[in-house]
Amino acid sequence: MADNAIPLVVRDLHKSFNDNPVLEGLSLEAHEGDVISLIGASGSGKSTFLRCMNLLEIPNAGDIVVHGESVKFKTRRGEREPADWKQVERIRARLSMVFQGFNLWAHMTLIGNVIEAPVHVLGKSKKEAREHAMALLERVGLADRADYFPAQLSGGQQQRGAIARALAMDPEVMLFDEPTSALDPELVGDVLKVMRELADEGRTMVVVTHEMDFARDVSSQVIYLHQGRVEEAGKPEDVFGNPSSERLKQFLGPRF
Ligand SMILES: Nc1ncnc2c1ncn2[C@@H]1O[C@H](COP(=O)(O)OP(=O)(O)OP(=O)(O)O)[C@@H](O)[C@H]1O
Repeated sequence: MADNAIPLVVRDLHKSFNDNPVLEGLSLEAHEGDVISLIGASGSGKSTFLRCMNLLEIPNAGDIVVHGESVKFKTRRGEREPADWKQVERIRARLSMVFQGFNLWAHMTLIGNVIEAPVHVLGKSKKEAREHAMALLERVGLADRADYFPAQLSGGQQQRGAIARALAMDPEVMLFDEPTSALDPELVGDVLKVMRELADEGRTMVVVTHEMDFARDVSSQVIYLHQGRVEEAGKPEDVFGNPSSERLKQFLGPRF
């Protein structure tokens, strides 16, 4: 399939911090409607891999192609950097990210958070952005909280608000960086439910997660990372049901 028909292609990414290699040649292809879960032990490079995809970290080598548009890089004083920051802004809008720590702007109401980028990045009118935002807040179960500030919301509500904010950009791929790991256990379910619904609707998603049930039940592909490399990857029924790597078996434990 040609790259321009695929929402996200990542090829042979490498990333080091202070000469310490963290990603050593990682690739993935997220096709329309795919849910790709990245799993692995703490420090295996999952978040760094995800952050490289939308250029919150700049990979030292490798390609990122969003529906056929390749991210352009240049080298300055021996360091690789994006050649075009306007392109980076565009790519970030097409691959919107939901973070572990919610990251809503504290000085804005929930609906203010949701309309901010559609108005200022996509150039939508406030009226249109508000209508879309209200529909999205309804969808994540927060229509009655639109005028609350983040501090007045629970962690789970903030995270669902952050998902609405990411959806407001109508992204081609949604990137989730451990979206439930900062939540109290009783709040995790509501956030996972919203994510399952997005997957059922055919949203293309890449998810860094420690929620193994979610990875097993919702993913089209699971990638298990170990020390910045793919140790095992495949369909969830194979990765969970019949893992070949001893390390992965140990990681999954007796429950799988
Ligand atoms: N900005 C940074 N500067 C230096 N080292 C970093 C930086 N970000 C990540 N690292 C290192 O890169 C390695 C991979 O980190 P990363 O956060 O990608 O792992 P992870 O698999 O997402 O872990 P966790 O499940 O604990 O979030 C770790 O050893 C980490 O210390």
